[in-house]
Order: sequence, then C-alpha cells, then structure tokens
Amino acid sequence: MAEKALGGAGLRGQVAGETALCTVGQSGSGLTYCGYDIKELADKVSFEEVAYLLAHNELPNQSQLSEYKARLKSMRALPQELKDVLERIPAEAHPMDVMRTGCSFLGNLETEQSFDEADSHIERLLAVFPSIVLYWYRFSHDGVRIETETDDDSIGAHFLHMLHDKAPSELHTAVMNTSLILYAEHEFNASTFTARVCASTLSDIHSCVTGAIGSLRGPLHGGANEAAMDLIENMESPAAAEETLLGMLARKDKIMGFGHAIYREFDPRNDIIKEWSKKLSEEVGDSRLYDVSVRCEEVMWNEKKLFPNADFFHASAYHYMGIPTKLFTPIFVMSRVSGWTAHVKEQRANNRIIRPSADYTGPEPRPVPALSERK
Ligand SMILES: CC(=O)SCCNC(=O)CCNC(=O)[C@H](O)C(C)(C)COP(=O)(O)OP(=O)(O)OC[C@H]1O[C@@H](n2cnc3c(N)ncnc32)[C@H](O)[C@@H]1OP(=O)(O)O
Ligand SMILES: O=C([O-])CC(=O)C(=O)O
Repeated sequence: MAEKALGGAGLRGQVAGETALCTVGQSGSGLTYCGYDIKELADKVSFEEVAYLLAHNELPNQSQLSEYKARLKSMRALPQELKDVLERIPAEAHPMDVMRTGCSFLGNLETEQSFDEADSHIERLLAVFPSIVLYWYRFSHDGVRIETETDDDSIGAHFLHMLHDKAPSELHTAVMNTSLILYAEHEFNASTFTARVCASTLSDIHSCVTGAIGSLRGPLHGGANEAAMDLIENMESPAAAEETLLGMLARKDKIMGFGHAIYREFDPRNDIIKEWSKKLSEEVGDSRLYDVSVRCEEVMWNEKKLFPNADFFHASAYHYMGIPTKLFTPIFVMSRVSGWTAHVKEQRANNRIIRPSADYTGPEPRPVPALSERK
C-alpha cells in the first residue's frame, strides 16, 4: 500500500502513543486486530470473539466464549431509571444523542468505582447499547415498551430482533456479525483518541465512552454511513448517480463515505461489506442502491482517485436489512465500544496524561482596558 503524505494539520502522521491492539494501513490487507487480519476475522469468527480478543488480547477458547456470551446475554436488561430517562427523549432526537445520554446516565447508576471493575463494565456496555437505542426508538416511534432480554445468541441478532419484532434470518445475522467485526477497532481514529485522552486523566469508563460517542457522531467520522445513505437514496440509476457526483465534485462538495485519513488506495473493509451488500440486493430483488453505489465508486476513483471507506457500502447493506438510516451510526457504537474500551485499558496500563502543545497565533501581550474604554 502506498504511503500517505503526512504532516500538517490534524496531528496527521504524528505518533501520539503506542498500541498493541491494531495496525491500520500496514501489514497484510492493511488492517489487523491483535495481529489477526481483518479478512480472516470477518470470514472465520463471530463479533463476540473479536470483542473478547480486544478485551483480553487473545481469542477465546470454546469454554471462554460460551461463558462470555452467556454473561453478555444476561446483561441486556435496562434499569427502570434508565427506561424512564429514555422515555422522555423525543422521537426527533438523534439516536447518537440517545446513545450518549444512555451511556452517561448509566454511569450514574452503575459507576465504575475502581479500574479493577473495568471488564465487567465493558461487558455491560457491549450488552446494553442495543437495548438502549432500541428501547428509545421503539417507544418514541411505535409507542411500545419492548422486552430487551431476548434469547438471541449474538449482539447483531439481538439488535435486529428488537427492531423488527422477530428473530432475523441467517443472512441478516451473518451480515450484522461481519459489520460489527469491521467496525470494532481502528487504532487512533478520532473517537478512540477521544476515549484515550479522557482515560489519560484517570477518568471513569462511562466518561471515556460518552466522549467517544460524541466524536463518532460527526459526518467526517462514523456519521458518514448515514450521510452516504442520504446521498444515494435519491439516485434513481447509475447514470443519475454519475451526473449527481460530477456536479458535486465540480462544486467541490465533500462526498461522504469516500476518502480516509490513513489509507491511500483502498479501505480493506470496503470489499467485505460491498460483497454483503450485493448478496442483500439479490435477496431483496432490487439492485438499484447497490448499482448506484458501484457507479459512485467508479466515478470517485476515475475523477479523484478517492475510494469508498468502511461506511459507504454499509449504507446500502443496512438499508436492505430494513434498518432506518438514523440507526446506522448507533450500530457503529455497538461495535466500536469494544475498541474504545480496549484502548482505555491500554492507556490506563501505561498512562501519562495526554497534553500536547499549541503554536500560539494570538495577539502580543497587552494591558486590559477599562470597561468604559472598550469599543
Ligand atoms: C469509519 C470512518 O470514520 S471512515 C471516514 C468517514 N468519513 C467520510 O467518509 C467523510 C468524507 N471523507 C472525508 O471528509 C475525508 O476523506 C476524511 C475526513 C475521511 C479524511 O480527511 P483528510 O485526511 O483530511 O483527507 P485527505 O488529506 O486524504 O484529503 C485529500 C484531498 O482530497 C479531498 N477529499 C478527501 N475526501 C474527500 C471526499 N470524501 N470528497 C471530496 N473530496 C475529498 C480533500 O478535500 C483534500 O483536498 P484538498 O487537498 O484540495 O484540500
Ligand atoms: O481511522 C479513522 O480515521 C477512521 C476509521 O476508518 C475508523 O475509525 O474506523
């Protein structure tokens, strides 16, 4: 993979710490979690195995996995106080704000009293995020109080079950599993770095994750999967997609779901989710969104040498599974909490408060004028 030109704003190219969790843009296909290539993980394991890997730095054996999944399953219930708060959040709210509030409020009820408790809080957050977002979504949109303690074996199936009121198909369960694996971890991206900065002050885990959710929400980061859906949903055909994109590029608009801060030629997660999007389009019997997405990919490469990142084909894949657009980025949270919290533990284990310097560009020293003298 070609090296990206580094330097300049955004701390680009500056090493801001060490990690043993992930490499981005380096060996193999360009992305590894604890030494395992993303393609092999996506092919061979479940998201729960990846979450365990990130928490404990090794894949679980069969009994560790069974116990881990049983623990996650047993932690899906919401405290009544949290349900009361979720019921007060309006339907017009953005679900990322609901996730942020849900996480922060849980931190009041189940405060991390000591760093020794981190693992159980991490498992609780993994288990409870789907319950938080869908309890609010179904209450505010459908007027129902859903049961969040489903018997589904995986986090992905649990999410789809609560959303659609029925256990998902094998295909949809498999797509959710892959999607959660692809989103789990990505080194020092903006939201993870937020979590690490917060952890470096020796703050609690709910504060670290709440801050990270805020960073992920923006359209330049996790919010791009929703922005990509807004872009493609009105494209009636590949030809219309091409015309729209050429117009946007001529106006120097940013095309959400394309480009990356580290990768230069491709994002290794793209081919994987793209393949699932194609399979889903065949299942639904409607390839419009997939076809326009492929044309967008071609146009962006030909015109700008920009490629789809992990978010772009997630838009069509999630849409084909009947997931409302505004729930796209919360799924990213359900997954990335595994990476964020692994980084929090790593930061705590070898901590120095993160406090960079700034180049000063303000006025020279000057006296404070009296209020009556100010213009
Ligand atoms: C899971 C994730 O979070 S992946 C990222 C999701 N975010 C998006 O999809 C949002 C759209 N993409 C972007 O805004 C950017 O590509 C980012 C934020 C991901 C990376 O930003 P940077 O590292 O600053 O981008 P980079 O240095 O590669 O940009 C090079 C040039 O390409 C342009 N460019 C980059 N991405 C895009 C895009 N999506 N559409 C149009 N132009 C773009 C930049 O404006 C820049 O042009 P300039 O030199 O004339 O200013
Ligand atoms: O690494 C980044 O800058 C953004 C990204 O792809 C991710 O967080 O998954």
